[in-house]
Amino acid sequence: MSHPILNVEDVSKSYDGFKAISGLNFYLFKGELRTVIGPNGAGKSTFFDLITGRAKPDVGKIEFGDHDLTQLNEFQINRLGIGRKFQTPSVYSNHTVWENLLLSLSGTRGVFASLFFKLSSDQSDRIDELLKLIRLDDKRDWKAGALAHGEKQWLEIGMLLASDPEVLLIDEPAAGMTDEETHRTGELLLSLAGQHSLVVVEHDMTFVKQIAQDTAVTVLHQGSVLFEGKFDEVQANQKVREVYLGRGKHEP
Ligand SMILES: Nc1ncnc2c1ncn2[C@@H]1O[C@H](COP(=O)(O)OP(=O)(O)OP(=O)(O)O)[C@@H](O)[C@H]1O
Repeated sequence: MSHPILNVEDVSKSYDGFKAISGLNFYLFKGELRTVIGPNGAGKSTFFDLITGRAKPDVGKIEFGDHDLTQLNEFQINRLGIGRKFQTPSVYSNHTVWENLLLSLSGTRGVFASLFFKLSSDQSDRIDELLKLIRLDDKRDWKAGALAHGEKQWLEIGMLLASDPEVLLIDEPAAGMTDEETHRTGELLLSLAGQHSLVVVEHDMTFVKQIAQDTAVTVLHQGSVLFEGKFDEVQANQKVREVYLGRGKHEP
């Protein structure tokens, strides 16, 4: 395989003496869809915080291509092509689905200016393409606030894609979704792999099984990688089973 596009090496991060991330090594390859699982408090959110510049490591390397991400701020890292989607959808509720995508496409122009500037045919085509991809074409004129929870999540993924990031970091996309919405979300993420590189943090093991068909799953525990492998190997691994033991429905 070629060089990883994202290199995280020997990274540690403590909060008040508590090691949230501890000697973490993680490599993401171009076009890969990587799933990250781990029990509560394993360090999954902190891991995303460190990549996106929301938090800085105490030690270790985080590189994206030739860029040393530890020296850049959140805005600069986002501009380089690393987009993050938080667990809770944040869309402009009073604007339509179409307008939400337009606002994301036009970046920093500002809400008011974005809605009144003249759209190029390329931009209009891109919005149409995104609407189809997230399957909200028939709801383009709906106010985003009127969408179902799952649809809001898809809209936000569409908004993230509008800036065409190379890497997408997606936090628990299936949380709070119906089974059908969850499955459709899996299909959407699978369709993005290849063109984008994705890291998906998730708790729902049915969903993990769906998206990690042939790809690697990383298990985080106490801030470092406990195990990495195919879904079946993760499920069969004794160390992983011990960590999840007694954790009920999230058990792998
Ligand atoms: N900003 C912070 N200040 C203090 N402690 C923090 C901070 N961020 C994370 N932590 C601590 O670091 C540990 C790892 O937290 P993190 O949120 O990264 O885990 P997680 O795997 O995302 O958990 P969950 O699945 O519950 O979201 C936790 O013990 C948490 O309390």
